[in-house]
Amino acid sequence: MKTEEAVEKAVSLGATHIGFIFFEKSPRNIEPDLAGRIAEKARGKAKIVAVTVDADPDDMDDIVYLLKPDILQLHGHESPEQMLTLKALYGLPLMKAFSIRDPDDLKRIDPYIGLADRFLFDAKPPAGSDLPGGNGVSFDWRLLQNLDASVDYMLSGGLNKANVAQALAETGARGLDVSSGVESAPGVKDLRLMEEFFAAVRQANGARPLSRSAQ
Ligand SMILES: O=C(O)c1ccccc1NCC(=O)[C@H](O)[C@H](O)COP(=O)(O)O
Repeated sequence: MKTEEAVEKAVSLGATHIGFIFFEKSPRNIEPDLAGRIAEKARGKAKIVAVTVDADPDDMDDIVYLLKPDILQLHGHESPEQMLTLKALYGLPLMKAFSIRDPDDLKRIDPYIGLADRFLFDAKPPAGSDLPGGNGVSFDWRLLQNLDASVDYMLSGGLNKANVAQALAETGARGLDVSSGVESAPGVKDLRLMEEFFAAVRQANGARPLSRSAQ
């Protein structure tokens, strides 16, 4: 999220998590002080998520100090040891992202079980992309069907109003994370697309309780 308007819309639609991207190459990159101000529109109503990629310790300090996130999303190659350090430093829940293409990719989560409070499964970036996330591409969701049911995760990667019902049917995911699918251009959230996405999720879920995020 980069604007108050988008945050307010997501909260009003029932988003449970609001993400802020701290990655310079991203069209969604936001300065921590601005993110902190915008996040006030969501504080106490949705979890505020700081999305970082192998962040430099000083940058992470600034982000935590200025944004005051509820959750740190780690979207790089953060090691289990680094996760322990982050946990000790900030005492925040950690969501560790993994990019998935093949069954073996899911084995990489093993050393993180018990360290990550939640996982986020995303697609691998397409060739030529500078972004580890936010590429608007999906992976084969059926790969998650063999995952141990105790693994708590959010599903992300290329979700949109047209495919979210299928994603839910194939995975039973308890959390969804959408970005490009609710944008009119990279980094520009579209309020109408947000409405349509949430409507599609509600329709697919029926009475099932929702847990979603938007970044
Ligand atoms: O969204 C970005 O620009 C981004 C950049 C660097 C690291 C992570 C990033 N996004 C993280 C997310 O959790 C996205 O919401 C997720 O990858 C889904 O994106 P999309 O496929 O565009 O829906």
